[in-house]
Amino acid sequence: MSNSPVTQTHHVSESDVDVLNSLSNPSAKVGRKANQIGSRRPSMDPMILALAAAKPPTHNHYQHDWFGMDCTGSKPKRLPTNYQSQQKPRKERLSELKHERKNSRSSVQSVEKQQLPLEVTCQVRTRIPTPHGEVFCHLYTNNHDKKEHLAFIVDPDQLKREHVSSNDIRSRSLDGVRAGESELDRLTRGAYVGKIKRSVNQVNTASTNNLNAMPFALRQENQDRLPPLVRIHSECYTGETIGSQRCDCGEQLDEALRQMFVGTSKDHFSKARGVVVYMRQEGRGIGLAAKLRAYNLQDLGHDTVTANELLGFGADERTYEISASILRDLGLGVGSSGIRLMTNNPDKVSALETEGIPVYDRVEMIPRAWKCSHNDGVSMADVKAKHLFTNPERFSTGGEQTPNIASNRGEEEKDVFAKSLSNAENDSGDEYAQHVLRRSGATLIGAGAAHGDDLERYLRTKVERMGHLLKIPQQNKD
Ligand SMILES: Nc1nc2c(ncn2[C@@H]2O[C@H](COP(=O)(O)OP(=O)(O)OP(=O)(O)O)[C@@H](O)[C@H]2O)c(=O)[nH]1
Repeated sequence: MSNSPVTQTHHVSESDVDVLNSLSNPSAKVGRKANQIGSRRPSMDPMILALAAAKPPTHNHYQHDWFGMDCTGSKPKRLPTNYQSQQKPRKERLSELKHERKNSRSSVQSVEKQQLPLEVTCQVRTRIPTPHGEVFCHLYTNNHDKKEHLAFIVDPDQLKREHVSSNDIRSRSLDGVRAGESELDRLTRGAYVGKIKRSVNQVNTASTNNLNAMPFALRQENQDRLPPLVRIHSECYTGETIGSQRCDCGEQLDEALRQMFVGTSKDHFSKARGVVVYMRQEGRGIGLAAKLRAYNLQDLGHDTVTANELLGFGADERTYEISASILRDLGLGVGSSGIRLMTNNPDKVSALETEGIPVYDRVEMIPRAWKCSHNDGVSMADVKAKHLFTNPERFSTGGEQTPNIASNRGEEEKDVFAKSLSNAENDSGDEYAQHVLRRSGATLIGAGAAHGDDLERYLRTKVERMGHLLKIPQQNKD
């Protein structure tokens, strides 16, 4: 092409046209005039040639060595095409990405932490009847993430008392009196003792003149109860809305509440209390969209850990500072008798201990489907507890707060309990297990067991790759 300076490029010389024509239309005659440019339908587009000649970086990541010719001999020889990826191997890129994300997250977190010490505040509390009994739902805000985390408190004794006992699980930040608020404000945000009755006067809402953090008269009581059961539960939209059987989340939430009401030991009534801290950490902290992508990778044959890693995340991205602060706000931190943590996940235990929550004991969460396939089946204590649980009159604490799920269950199910009981002490509870816990497809609150191939794979991966402290039943091993 012409070597004319840029300012003169409007001038097209005949030789330019000849070169262009010979590239774009080899059959065109050489020697046309400058204004007789030939057909512009080339067998080889000069733009592509120009692109190729430009060498990398081109529009994709391969280096196209179009002009690899060996001209040393008499006849020029084309060199073997040399495709060389300019990209690092996928594994390296993902690990760099992961590293970058971690750094940026921890730097954001450390800046936040430096500026603002974590503070959680219970904004509102209300009573929610569930199939297992009445719980107090607490909504928390905090100054580290923009999420509303929840705490469900099972403490039936509180519902019938008009004073606060030192054993009660109550939120300090909720009970504290806020400047300028009225009695009605306190009532509507749930800062009352006992249970709201139709007549507002019957409810104790502390005096607004008293600005102490815990304005209610506190009665010291015997501390001879076991520490409360606590479950740190992570949000799982799919498990908790439609009963997804890719995971055991719906079932675990239900089982945690069930055990908190029923207790696990024989004299369970006085021990029925606990807290489910419901953390908005969908997908083990990677969010819903990424979890759904991970499910597609799982359908391609990857397990739950590898699927997360292929997306550039760790197997588990959760942290537990906020959960620990919520527990402290509920009086379960240092100085308390501690908690009995319901989990199979050793990371949860150590994370809470690092945060200063005394973990008195770990209570394992055996998947219901596995419970049924254990040789020892469901214990008789469980069957009895469930039976008592469905028979309100057997509750020594009286009627009002008694869970009454009998009305939600069919007659058939009640017969199963009756039969299980009539088979007396040597009954392993198999019937209960078969009829109630193995009811397929039901994972929502008050329902039965979840089982299926996807769930089985998920559970096994948690044990085999995430170090969960569970025993895979013999018959479920390959
Ligand atoms: N990334 C990812 N998250 C999942 C998957 N299946 C379930 N989850 C999420 O895992 C979280 C539930 O974990 P947890 O119930 O706290 O269970 P855990 O930490 O595994 O241990 P446990 O306390 O023993 O139950 C929820 O946020 C679910 O959305 C999955 O396949 N991939």
